[in-house]
Amino acid sequence: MTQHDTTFPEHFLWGTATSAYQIEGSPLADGAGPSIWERFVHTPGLTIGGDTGDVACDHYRRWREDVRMMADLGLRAYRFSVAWARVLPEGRGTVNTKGLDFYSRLVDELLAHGITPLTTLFHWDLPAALDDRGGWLNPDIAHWFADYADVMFKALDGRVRHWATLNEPWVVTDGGYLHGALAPGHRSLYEAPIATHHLLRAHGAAVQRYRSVGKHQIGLVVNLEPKYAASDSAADQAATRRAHAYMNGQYLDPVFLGRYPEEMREIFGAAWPEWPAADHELIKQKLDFIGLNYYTRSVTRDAPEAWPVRAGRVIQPQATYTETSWEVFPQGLTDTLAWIRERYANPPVYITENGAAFYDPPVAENGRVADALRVDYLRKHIGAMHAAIAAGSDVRGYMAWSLLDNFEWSLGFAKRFGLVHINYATQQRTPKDSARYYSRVVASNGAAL
Ligand SMILES: OC[C@@H]1[C@@H](O)[C@H](O)[C@@H](O)c2nc(CNc3ccccc3)cn21
Repeated sequence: MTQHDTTFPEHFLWGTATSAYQIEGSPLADGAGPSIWERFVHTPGLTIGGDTGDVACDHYRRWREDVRMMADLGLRAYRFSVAWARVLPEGRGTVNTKGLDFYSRLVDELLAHGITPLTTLFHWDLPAALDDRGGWLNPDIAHWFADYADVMFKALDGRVRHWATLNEPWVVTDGGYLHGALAPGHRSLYEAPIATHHLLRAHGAAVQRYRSVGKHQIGLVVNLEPKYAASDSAADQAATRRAHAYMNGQYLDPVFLGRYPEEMREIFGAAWPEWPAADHELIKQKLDFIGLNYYTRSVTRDAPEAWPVRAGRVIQPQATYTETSWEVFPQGLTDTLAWIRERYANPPVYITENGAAFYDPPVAENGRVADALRVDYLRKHIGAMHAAIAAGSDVRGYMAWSLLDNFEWSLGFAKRFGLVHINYATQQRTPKDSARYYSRVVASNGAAL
C-alpha cells in the first residue's frame, strides 16, 4: 500500500460483528424455542463433521468476558443478532422474559464499556414453530416479524440506536429455498421468489412499525458481490447482467426503487410471480442506512448448466483465495460502494461484515496467532473503503467479520473468520495478530493502516 492519509471521518464507527446462532450456544436455555438451525444441524449429514451450535463459543454464558475483551481491544461498536426464538419461543405470542433479558443485559454491558450496539433482528435462525406454519413461504410472516420487531424496539430502542431488520435475504433465499445448502434446506425454483418477496415484505413491515415506535435508525443488511464479465462476448455480458440482478439488484431495487430487476423474469421464467402494487409500497419504506456485507467479487461467464441464473464464476489464477474459495479483491468493495452511491442516491452505509477465513497457524507458545493473511485482508479492504469515502460515499462504520472464530453454518467449525481464536475444547479466547492490528487501526481512526 502506498502511504497516504487514510484518516476516517470523525465518529466513524469501528467494530466487529457476530450472529446469535454462530456464537451463543445454549440454544434451548431459559425457555428458548428451537430454530430451524437447531433442527438442521441435528439432521445427520447437513453440516461438516456433524458440527452444531449447541455450544459454539459459549457466548450465552461468557458474554461479560467477551464484552470485556472487546473493550480491552478498544473496539467502539459491536454488531450482534437476536435469536428470535429466545425472545418468542413460538415465534409469536408469549414473550420469554429470560430470553429478552439476555439481550438487555448484553446491551447494558456494551454501553457500560462505551461500545455502540448494532442489533440485527434476524440472522437466519427462524423459529422452528414458524417454519411449521410455512416460515418465509407464508405471507403472514410479515406481521409475525413486525410483531417480534415491535417487542425488541419497545424493550431496547434508545439503548440500541442502530437496528437492522434482516441479514442477507439473498442467502436465506438462495441457500434455504433454491439450492438447499442452508436451513430449512428446500430446493425449489418456485419457492425461492416467494421467500424473497415475503422476506422483503417482512422487512418493510418492521421498518413501518419502527417509524411508529422507534426514535433512531433502521436499515437492511445485504451481501453484495460485484460481477465483472469474463469477456466482451454477448453471452458473458448477458450472464453478468443476470448474476448482478440476481444477487445485488434483487434486494436493493425493490427497497429503493420499488421494483424488481427485469432480469428476474428471465431467470425464473414462469416461476416468477407478479406481485400487487401494495406489496411494493410496503417494501419501499425509507431506510436510514444500508448494511453492506462485502467479501469478494465474481468474474462471471455464461454457464448454461448453472441453473437457474446460467452464470458461472471464473477462477483468477494470479489471485489469493480464502478458505471459503473467495477471491481476495479489495477493489470490489470500492466499486460496490460506488454502485450504491450512484444507483441509490448515496445513502448512508455501514460495512456490517468484511473478513476472511484463512488457515490460521496454531496458538504459539508465546500466545500469538500470526494470521498475516487476515491482517493483509483487513488492511487492503479498509483502504478500499477509504477510497470510496474519498470518492464521495457516505460510509459511517466498519464491522470486521468476525469478533470470534465461530460456527460457519453448514461448514461447521472448520472455517475460522475470527480476529480472536477460539479453542473449542477449553473455550479459551486468544486475540490474533489481526485483533492487535485492528486495535491500532481503531485507536488511530484509520491513520495506522
Ligand atoms: O461466511 C462468513 C459470513 C457468515 O459467517 C455470516 O453469518 C453471514 O452473514 C455471511 N455472509 C457472507 C457473504 N455471503 C455469502 C455468500 C455465499 C454463501 C454464504 C454467504 C459471509 N458471511
